[in-house]
Amino acid sequence: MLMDTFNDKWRELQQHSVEVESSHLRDLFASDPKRAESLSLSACGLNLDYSKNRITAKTRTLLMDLAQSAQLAEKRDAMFAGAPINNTENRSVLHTALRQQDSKPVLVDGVDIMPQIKAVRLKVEAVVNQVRDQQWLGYSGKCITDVLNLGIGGSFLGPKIVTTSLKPYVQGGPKQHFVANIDGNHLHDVLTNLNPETTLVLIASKSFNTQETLTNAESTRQWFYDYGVTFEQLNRHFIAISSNVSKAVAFGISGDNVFPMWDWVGGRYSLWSAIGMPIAMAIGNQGFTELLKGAADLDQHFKEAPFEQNLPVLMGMLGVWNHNFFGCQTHALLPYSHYLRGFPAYVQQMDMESNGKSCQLNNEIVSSTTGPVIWGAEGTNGQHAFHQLLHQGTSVVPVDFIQPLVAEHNMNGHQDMLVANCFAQSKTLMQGKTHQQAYDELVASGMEEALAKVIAKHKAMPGNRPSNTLTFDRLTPYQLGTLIALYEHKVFVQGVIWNLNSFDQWGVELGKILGDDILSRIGQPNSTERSDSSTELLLAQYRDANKSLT
Ligand SMILES: O=P(O)(O)OC[C@H]1O[C@](O)(CO)[C@@H](O)[C@@H]1O
Repeated sequence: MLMDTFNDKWRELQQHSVEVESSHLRDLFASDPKRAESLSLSACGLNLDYSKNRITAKTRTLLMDLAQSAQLAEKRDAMFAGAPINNTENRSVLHTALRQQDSKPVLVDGVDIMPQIKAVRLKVEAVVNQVRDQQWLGYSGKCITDVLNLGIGGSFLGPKIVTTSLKPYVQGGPKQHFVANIDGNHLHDVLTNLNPETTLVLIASKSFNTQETLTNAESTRQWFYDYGVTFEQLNRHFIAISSNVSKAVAFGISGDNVFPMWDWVGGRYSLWSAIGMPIAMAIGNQGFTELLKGAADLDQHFKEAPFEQNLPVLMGMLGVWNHNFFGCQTHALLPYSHYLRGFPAYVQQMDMESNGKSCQLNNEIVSSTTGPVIWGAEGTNGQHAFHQLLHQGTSVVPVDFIQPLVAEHNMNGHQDMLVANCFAQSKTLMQGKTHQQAYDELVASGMEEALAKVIAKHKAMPGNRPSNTLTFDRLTPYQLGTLIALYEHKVFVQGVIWNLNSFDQWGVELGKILGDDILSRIGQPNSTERSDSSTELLLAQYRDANKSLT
């Protein structure tokens, strides 16, 4: 990082934000009829309209200068080249190699990882074909009708949201079920509707050490035993995807059924690996290949496009602009697509586990704020829930509207209305309504002037609220691949600006350790060990409630 230049650019942006603050978005649009043309771009089938951000052409230049001074290009190239940029774990970060379309060597510690990637992909394809072609038989000779996927976090969200998003492409394979939570209600409910003779279980856990996944796996194994299935027969019903192959084998899964992943793939970036097997089982190998191709094309775009025409760079830097220079603490993703309803939760993990950090790569505590809270839900449902706050609340929430343009159904009129709502929301956020406009409307409707003055205060909307609109023709496997890779690289860009290691997640560890401590105390009310008084109170309530239930 060129620290002095970076600080100079940061200060320039601070000064510039004061200038920008004085203009309202509706005036910027009124004064430049070509604003959307100059502040939008298309690549890999994605169209980004970022004109409804509080920016001018100068802002874009300054933001790109800031990115240059943070050595974004150098850091991006280092990631793609396999440098150990995950410095606290001394690991490379190479989810991009998993979708690379050619066999050009990618080296980790001097070893080309492409042959391993290819070998595992072929093995995945073979199993997927066997299951989909009904050649993989369960212990009693029946074919597989259901796949139970056990995993959590990155070993769950990717496969789950991709299969949900690509529902129109889900055909011919077994039904997919996903259970992540330790809450036994979920596993219980799912198992109740499954038949062990025809169920295949995929245990997805990079570490094979995660409480939720292992407990769900053990309970599922017991479910098979309860039906009289033997240990040897389980081989027809359990597959693991893990970098801890020996632990998966110790669990009772035959080595042949363990699909390796590698420490250079982060959990939240792992759907491109064998972790994506449920996706391939659901949409077929061809569809999974197209998903990878979409992501690979976006990788290429990220590597090659000049910053000002680079989707992830622009989205990342606009996020920095809104977050650090306008104090927007949260960022909403609003897909106007039922199939993309899980996408905000997916990006939430990817973004918040990557950039929700305070210690920088240089081991200093960061002086600016980092990772915004990512949240959101599908439109138009959100309009009848939280959009009130987006329009008139005291927090300004930048929004990414995501809109597939072509419907996957033929329900008359629905798509026009969906799209109209999406475009209207970004327009409303941008232009708002002045007190005068509200007042005039009320008086025109016959309201008495004094009352109109008061009510107009409640009806006025500030506008000037930033949003991006991302559109694309259809939500195909290819396009979804581009969309996911776009957000992955956006997160990378922001991590570079905040000088973070976006690829570790130490913040989740303490909770796991304390969870184990508390678990061990549940059955020991007489232990002399004492926790804080709140934890003791809660434990006592838990023990009491369960005593009275038994
Ligand atoms: O795949 P694993 O090792 O079971 O981990 C599951 C998830 O848990 C986390 O480590 C954090 O809780 C995530 O990063 C990861 O995706």
